[in-house]
Amino acid sequence: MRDLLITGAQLADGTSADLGVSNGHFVAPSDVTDAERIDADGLLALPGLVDPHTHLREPGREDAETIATGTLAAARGGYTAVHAMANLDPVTDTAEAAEYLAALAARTANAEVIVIGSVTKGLAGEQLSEMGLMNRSAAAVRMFSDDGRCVMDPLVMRRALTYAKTFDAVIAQHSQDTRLAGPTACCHESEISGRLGLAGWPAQAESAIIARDVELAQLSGGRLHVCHISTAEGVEVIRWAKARGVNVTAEVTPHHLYLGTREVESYDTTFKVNPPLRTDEHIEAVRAALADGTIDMVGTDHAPHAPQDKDHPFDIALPGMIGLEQSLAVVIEVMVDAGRLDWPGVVDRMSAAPARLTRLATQGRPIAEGEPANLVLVDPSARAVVDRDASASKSRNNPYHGRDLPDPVVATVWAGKVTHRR
Ligand SMILES: NC(=O)N[C@@H](CC(=O)O)C(=O)O
Ligand SMILES: [Zn+2]
Ligand SMILES: [Zn+2]
Repeated sequence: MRDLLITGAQLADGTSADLGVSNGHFVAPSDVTDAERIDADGLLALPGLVDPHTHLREPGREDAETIATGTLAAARGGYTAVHAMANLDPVTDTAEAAEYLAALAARTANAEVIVIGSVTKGLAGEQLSEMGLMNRSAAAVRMFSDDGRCVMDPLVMRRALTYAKTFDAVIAQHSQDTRLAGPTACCHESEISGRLGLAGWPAQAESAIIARDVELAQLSGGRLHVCHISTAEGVEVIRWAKARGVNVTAEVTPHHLYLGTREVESYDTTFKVNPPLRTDEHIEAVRAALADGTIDMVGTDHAPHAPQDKDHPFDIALPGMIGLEQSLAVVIEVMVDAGRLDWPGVVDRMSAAPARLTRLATQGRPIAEGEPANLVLVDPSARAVVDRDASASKSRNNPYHGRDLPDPVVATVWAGKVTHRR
């Protein structure tokens, strides 16, 4: 691995610096030898982004995504670490499965892969998975989630929070009360769902579960993370819980920050996702909450799907959309350019906060000599029209296709190695 010399970059705090990289760490520029040069004049250098919520589909659905392609999409999006969700085939519910995934990632990944274990065996919602063994395994699992499914049974959720607490792990919940909507619910319950003849999820299907879970977090003293929060009601519950000192964090996806229920009018199943895209009042609520820190971080919920799982009537197509490559673009568009978040704020919401979630030692760190060399070089003013066929992902369910958006990621460096450069 060659040394790097990155010249003229501006850091998030506004200061300028030349950065040397050697042996995976930042060093003084004078300490590099035979370095590959990157001219970063006019560019921002931010710590590598960390995604708390990625679906990599390997093992099980390598036709939709692999660890190699998903983490290449991550690198193109400025990410140096992703947390790999457990709804794989086989489900990551044993120490062996967690170690297998970690070993596979060590061979093929273009970013650090942090293994998430499931909360329950087979995501069935009944018996706890081998949480303790997964934690003690070589994969050192510190986050558990049945994401894709909500842990509906409150006693199971209470036990998971209580047990995880003993080894400082966090339970990440897909907050969606399936009993508050019919089995065919597939979009936000609203005037539009009525007009389109689609069964809807009310906002309260989300906020009711969040309310229950923050009470269980309080009761157990465990750590709760709320995945992909999408409603004004959900945000209000988080605000209330934090004011009471409950140990809770929340994430919002780029698509819930940017896209709305109106996209569904085309019946294009690219826009089918859980939780569903919402109306303007909800979009405004999640933007405001990300700005004021009520929502702690951005999580992409990158959910690749093959055409044969999307080319169906809206109510039976699989939910999910990809997001790793355009996540920073969306945050720049709706938060930074709108004056709602400054660059230190972006670093916190997209790197430091998600790294704290699972206590990562080498990610979400400042750009400084001696620190691990994880960074993204950003051109904040570049723009481009998104082309889904230019994606590193194996899947094409890109909801930003054809839109004019920021195109910020010039280069990504993970552990001293250039994983993307345009
Ligand atoms: N978000 C989605 O609509 N789908 C996700 C699962 C999930 O995050 O709930 C998937 O795995 O496809
Ligand atoms: Zn989910
Ligand atoms: Zn997900």
